[in-house]
Amino acid sequence: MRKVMVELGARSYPIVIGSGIDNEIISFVRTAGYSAHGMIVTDTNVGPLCADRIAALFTDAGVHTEIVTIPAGEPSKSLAQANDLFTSAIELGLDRQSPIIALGGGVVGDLTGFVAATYMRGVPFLQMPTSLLAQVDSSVGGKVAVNHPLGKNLIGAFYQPDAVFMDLDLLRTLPRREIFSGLGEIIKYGIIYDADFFAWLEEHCADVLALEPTGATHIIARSCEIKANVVRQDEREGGLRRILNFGHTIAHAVEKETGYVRYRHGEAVAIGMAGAAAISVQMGLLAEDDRVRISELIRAMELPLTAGGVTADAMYADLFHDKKTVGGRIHWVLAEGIGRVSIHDDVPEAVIRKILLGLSS
Ligand SMILES: O=C(O)C(=O)C[C@@H](O)[C@H](O)[C@H](O)COP(=O)(O)O
Ligand SMILES: [Zn+2]
Repeated sequence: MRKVMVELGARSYPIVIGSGIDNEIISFVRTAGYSAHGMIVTDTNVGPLCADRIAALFTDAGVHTEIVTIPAGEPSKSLAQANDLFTSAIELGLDRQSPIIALGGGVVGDLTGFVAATYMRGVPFLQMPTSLLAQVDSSVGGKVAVNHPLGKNLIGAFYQPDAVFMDLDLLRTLPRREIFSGLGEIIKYGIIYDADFFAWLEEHCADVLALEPTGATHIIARSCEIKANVVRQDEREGGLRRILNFGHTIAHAVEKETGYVRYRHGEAVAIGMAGAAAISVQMGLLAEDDRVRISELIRAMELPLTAGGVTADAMYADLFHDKKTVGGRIHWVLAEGIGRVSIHDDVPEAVIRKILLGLSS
């Protein structure tokens, strides 16, 4: 078992990573001071696999939880779905000390966190991520949100969980695509922060794809350490935290243009990173050899490099709804090498359009 702390003063919290972590969960809940009633939010893929077992752990710890199951998939990350969960919370009589638990992938975590942040102006929130993407990224750092028809994650808050529990046994039970789209975010950590980690991924690609246990624990723990380190320094994305958005300016446009269903988030991030790397070369920041290394690793991890079903023009218009666009200027996170990025608001329109054209197929 590995434990990584997200250090945020009084709001610091543990990320517990491992197989067989039931006792950790029970002892945390027992001493957390929660009310006797809570709510587990899960989806139609994950719920049948493990929700009853997790609910039994909470019962052992003295908290009776109702399981609320939402349809699996990105369309559930909506205000309408959040409203249904508010109704469930009210009908269940949840109070200000009632924990709301997200059991699932990134969609369940972001949506449930948004509900926990706003129901009664904020109630205790626990993350139990079951997909690789949620484990290495969305369950850590407190970004919670729902989508708006005009853009991804546009309605949300910063709201940290009390703890994050990652049961690695659950990973193996999920469909392959659900598990592996998270590799896009893992490659991102290598590019933005840790050249050694990137090189390790290049060398151990086969082990990673086989979900070999030691390798899986390493990539999850290292990704969480990097994210925790960034979030500790800049919780609300005033500056440094923007580096975690590498590849996302284009990724969010790809997701929107394909109705949030064609590509998993991590797949869209892979496409977005290929685009951001190409822009970085055009801007004279990144060596072509390093761009090739990035593309090769994305390809080796069986992730896409181009987007079907989108046009460059539509994507270009979407870029202006990105949260890093300020006063009409897009702030790009660009690579200066493997392990180093910086922010630029001076990328010419012609460069952007050329790269978007190359990405759309
Ligand atoms: O935690 C962050 O900060 C990130 O940017 C991580 C991203 O991988 C994640 O997809 C995040 O939800 C995107 O945030 P957004 O602010 O661009 O919606
Ligand atoms: Zn992401």
